[in-house]
Amino acid sequence: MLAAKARIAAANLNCDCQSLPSPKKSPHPRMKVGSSKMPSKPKQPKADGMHILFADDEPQLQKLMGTELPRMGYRVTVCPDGPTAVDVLSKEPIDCLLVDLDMPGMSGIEVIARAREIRPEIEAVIMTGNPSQETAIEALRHGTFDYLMKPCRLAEISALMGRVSERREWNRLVAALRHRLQRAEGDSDLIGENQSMHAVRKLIAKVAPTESTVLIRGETGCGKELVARAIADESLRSEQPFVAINCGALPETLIESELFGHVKGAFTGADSGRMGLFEVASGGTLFLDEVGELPLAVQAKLLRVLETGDIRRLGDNQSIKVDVRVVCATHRDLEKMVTEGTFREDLMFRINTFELRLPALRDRIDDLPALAEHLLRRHRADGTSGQLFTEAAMAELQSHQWPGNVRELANVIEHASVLCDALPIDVEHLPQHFARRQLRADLADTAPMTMREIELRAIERAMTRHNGNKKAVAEELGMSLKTLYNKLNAASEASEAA
Ligand SMILES: Nc1ncnc2c1ncn2[C@@H]1O[C@H](COP(=O)(O)OP(=O)(O)OP(=O)(O)O)[C@@H](O)[C@H]1O
Repeated sequence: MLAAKARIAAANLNCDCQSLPSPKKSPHPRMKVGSSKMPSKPKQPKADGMHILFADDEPQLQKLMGTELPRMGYRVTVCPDGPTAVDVLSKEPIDCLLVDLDMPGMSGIEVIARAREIRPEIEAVIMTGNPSQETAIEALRHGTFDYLMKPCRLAEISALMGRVSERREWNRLVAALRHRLQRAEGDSDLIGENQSMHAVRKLIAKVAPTESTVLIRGETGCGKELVARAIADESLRSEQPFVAINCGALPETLIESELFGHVKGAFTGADSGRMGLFEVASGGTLFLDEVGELPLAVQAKLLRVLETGDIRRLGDNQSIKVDVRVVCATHRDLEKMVTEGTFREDLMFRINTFELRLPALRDRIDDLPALAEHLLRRHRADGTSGQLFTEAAMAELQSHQWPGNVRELANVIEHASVLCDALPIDVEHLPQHFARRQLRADLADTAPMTMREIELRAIERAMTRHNGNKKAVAEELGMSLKTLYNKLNAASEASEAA
């Protein structure tokens, strides 16, 4: 494969240097060898301003490239040998190396190897007048972008540098998308010191390095996808794609093509062929969330893929081999579904080679403070130190039943974070049903209370929430500061008299 790529590159670039158009008279002085100083009036560099280090021991080529690369819109530093190039690399942020293979003192491949230690993301192109298959393979083994045979034309160098520039743009785009994805998904830390979470972590560590299919069970929002990601991250496939699909979110007609892909014309509207997620996840992990929602026909196909490792795109009669580890999740009672005939028994046995049960949040409520703080930090730059929640707010959160589990908590925290200008988060920042719940709890107190007692309790709560700030308390309770003082005085007189 590498050799083939080298051969293609060699065939494409075997042309005559003598046919180079003689460089037009430069409108600016030539660049100094070994210097990155731009000519006095250079052409405006491209938007991405790629900085190329050109290293070759031929003085004529140094002069030529020192002039022509800036004309193509790049910044250039020209070096006469490998050691100078390495020195420049350690001082300047070079984006691309264009190096001769055979230079005295240090070969181009050695320069590339050193460059990778300094800037792993650097792109490199090797040039040589003495091509051999071995050197081509060696160059590609060092991750060079391409291989140029001397003599070659400027147009070819220009096209090649254009491709390098394009690749850099793709790399930046991928990095930006990764960043956005990470922000959307949140970090993959699995928070929780409750015993049940320790047990979950232990099981993850055991099963992750195997190739077993895993079935994660648990209520909605309790972290099944997070656990699936942890399994992928700790597996031998961690560098390969992790692809997740919610099987319940797509109509029956689409789910099959989403999973297995389709060929052009497979159904009305299939104007072109498309890869399915099994192919997209090739080499990596495919997470089938809500696997219990799969229609029976797709369940049969999934079973076939799991048993043979072959998929067939919709409308195709050719099979494609895929190497994908499947992790499934469900909040449904699959055994019951089997007895009801809505889930295949053979598929259930196939996907639960290893089963992992996640506890509901209410069953590990001692983890709530750590989870709440972790989720708050997703939204707050200022949320890293000091008190993040008042005691009253935390008590409210811990007494809730959390039917939507950690996802529900995440939503409550986001709501509170938006309403709260300065930390800590208090009860007033929680969604209204928390405040209503508190009122209901007050009214449900066993001992009967007078209106005055209820009022006094509301004042006490507000005083705690606002750390004794009477102005804020009066504002919250909708009374004047004077009325608040009167009520507080009356209360203290009453308690003294008692
Ligand atoms: N143990 C945990 N530590 C940190 N964050 C968690 C934890 N569990 C869940 N979360 C967060 O809660 C949210 C919901 O988690 P996730 O999507 O993994 O749940 P799920 O069980 O797959 O949900 P569903 O049943 O709806 O598919 C995510 O934002 C996730 O990051």
